[in-house]
Amino acid sequence: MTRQGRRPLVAGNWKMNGTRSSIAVVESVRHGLTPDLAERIDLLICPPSTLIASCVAAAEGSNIAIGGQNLHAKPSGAFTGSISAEMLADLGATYVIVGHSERRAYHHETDDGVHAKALGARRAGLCGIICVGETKDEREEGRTLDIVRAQLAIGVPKGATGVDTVIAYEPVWAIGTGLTPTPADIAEVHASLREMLEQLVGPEAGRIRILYGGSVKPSNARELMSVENVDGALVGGASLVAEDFLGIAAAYA
Ligand SMILES: O=C(CO)COP(=O)(O)O
Repeated sequence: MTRQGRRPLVAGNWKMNGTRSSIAVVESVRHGLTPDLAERIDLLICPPSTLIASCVAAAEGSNIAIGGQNLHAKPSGAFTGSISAEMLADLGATYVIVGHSERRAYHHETDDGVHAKALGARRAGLCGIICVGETKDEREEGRTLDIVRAQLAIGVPKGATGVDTVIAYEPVWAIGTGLTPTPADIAEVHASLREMLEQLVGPEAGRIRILYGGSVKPSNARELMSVENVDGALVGGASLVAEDFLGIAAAYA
């Protein structure tokens, strides 16, 4: 199911969940991953930053990558409580989520801020997962495509490549609610995002993966992952349970 050479990516976002005992989830995913699946897809787990180093150790030698959930755009400085891309990379992280809707909503992140963070990720050699998505009101007003295209146009840095950039379409109203858009709705948004990416970065757009996120579960993963232009999943709640996360990855088995 590799699409035009794009390797599927199944990514877990643990959000503000997990203590040291949660390392067992990484170990279980590692042990449960069949060699066949490991060969065909990329797996990523983004734990809270307190657990990045131990998750990196638990995943060492496997094809499970570890990423951050957020970063400060600057490499260092007087920014109490913040973490830079360089710090994440120093711990062994290789990805970082940028502009998740929870950060946009609760930490007032703007599209310009997302752009600056995506540049920060690239500077440190991390792959930035740039999140876009409409709210329930925006969807009901028929503004979905305008919203996500604007978020993409501002957020994605010039010269973005398939190596340093992943896009995640996460409708805000689908996150943690058990609701998902129809496959046709997802296909429409992903096609529009890919077309926008082509305008922004030219032919390289074909190498940039676009994930779907929002209430992805083992029970709906196969249907969602088979939608045109969906190159994987960004999973919240279900990524906290190894069996469920593996069940989602199994959509590619
Ligand atoms: O926000 C998400 C991943 O970043 C999606 O969360 P859920 O899978 O819990 O809906």
